[in-house]
Amino acid sequence: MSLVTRFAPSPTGYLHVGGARTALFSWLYAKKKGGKFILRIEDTDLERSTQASVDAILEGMSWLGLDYDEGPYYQTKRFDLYKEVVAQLVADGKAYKCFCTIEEVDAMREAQTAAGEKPRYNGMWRDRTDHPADTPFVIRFKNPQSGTVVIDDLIKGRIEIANSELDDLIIARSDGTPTYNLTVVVDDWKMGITHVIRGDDHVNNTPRQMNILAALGADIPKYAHVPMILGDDGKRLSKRHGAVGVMQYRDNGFLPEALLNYLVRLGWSHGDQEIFSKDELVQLFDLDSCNRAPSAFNTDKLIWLNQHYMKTLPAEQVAAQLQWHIAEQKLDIGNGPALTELVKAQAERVKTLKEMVEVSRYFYEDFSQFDADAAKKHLRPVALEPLQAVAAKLEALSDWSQATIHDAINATAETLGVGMGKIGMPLRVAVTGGGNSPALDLTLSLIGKARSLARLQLAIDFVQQRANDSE
Ligand SMILES: Nc1ncnc2c1ncn2[C@@H]1O[C@H](COP(=O)(O)OP(=O)(O)OP(=O)(O)O)[C@@H](O)[C@H]1O
Repeated sequence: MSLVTRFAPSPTGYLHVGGARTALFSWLYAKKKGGKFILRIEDTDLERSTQASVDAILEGMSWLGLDYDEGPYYQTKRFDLYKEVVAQLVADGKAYKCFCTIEEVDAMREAQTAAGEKPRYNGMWRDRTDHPADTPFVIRFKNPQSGTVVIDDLIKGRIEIANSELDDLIIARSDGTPTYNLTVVVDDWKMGITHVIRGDDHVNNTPRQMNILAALGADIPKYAHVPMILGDDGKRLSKRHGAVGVMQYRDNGFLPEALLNYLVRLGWSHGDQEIFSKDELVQLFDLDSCNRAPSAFNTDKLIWLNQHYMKTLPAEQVAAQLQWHIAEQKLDIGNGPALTELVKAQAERVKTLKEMVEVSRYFYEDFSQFDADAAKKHLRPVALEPLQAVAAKLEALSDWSQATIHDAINATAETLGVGMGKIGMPLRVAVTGGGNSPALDLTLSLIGKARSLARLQLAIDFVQQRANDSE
């Protein structure tokens, strides 16, 4: 039988990094084993589920490249199936109607707490047949009363829970709607899930779900509970608890390759290797090497990986992600170098794609003012002659290439008998407006001849004005 995994988020917010890593582990495991990865949207909490959250989850998965072989399935579209299964369990004597009122259940709990016992449903309707007419009821699963449930968890190892610890769980509410554990069980069964890889916040649900699966005569999947990703405060990241959505990382300028590599390493290792391509991960990933302890987020490491991928991925791939930031910052790329050229020029110099666009405006937009500090330092009267001389040399170039520009700048320094610094910095401030840019020959070649010369003229006028003012 082929292996089937699933990711089953509830659409009550965006896809956050905790959920994304769990999705990634399920995806990787399926790919590695040549199996199937299913996306199932657990949207039965009608009050908290929204279409916007579904869209956000799909967007996050797509941005990370976590494609699914089946789905998305929506639990709200499967209510008939759940009802059938509940009815079958009742018919088989494996579940029963419970007519307890809320007050009765509360009283039961209070008495147990007062007696120092763990509060739990005491099974009072489990074997009764004197069912009242016209009285609301819930359906409870007849949990076995003896024996133990053993989870041979693929990450956590063996976990044993005594059935005496588990009470008879409600599987359908008084309005007939199925509860969480029932829907999960029915779907895992009907979708042929062989490996349930999920966060260890679900570990308490597992014995109950295994008991229901057994009652249905279903195959019990293997379980792998992955540890949680924690926030700065040591609490698990969750939508309700300040987690950052995956798409926020896109907005902040991270590459999906960097985030994926970061997330996988946060809970899994292969020797001391840090960098993994997706293909390599599919080859190497295994549940055996997953951490058992929770992990906390470390932004510096993510930045380091982002820089690595900006520099080493094909420029076209980085440029495709850069496009979004260009649009966001409303730059017209028709007005300057191709994005692949921009990536090659700036990748070494920035931490994120967002920063890459921020420091690259001068390639696409003219400016009317120079950065005040840079101008104060470098556009001084002594810069007038070098600027005029280099402008003349550049203007004379018929071929505007990095090499010819380089030679023109060197020749100017030689003719004037000055060091490169005397020309380089004023020229940089002149053509970029500020004091930081890639190598000058590259920068000028990307800015273009006409635009470089116009900016040089602007700087010459500025310096002249300054010289006049100080006279
Ligand atoms: N901080 C986390 N670290 C690792 N996995 C997580 C984390 N939070 C959730 N998961 C896992 O992600 C999957 C989807 O979870 P779900 O959509 O319920 O997210 P959630 O953040 O737990 O939601 P909620 O905020 O409603 O509790 C589950 O397998 C869950 O165990």
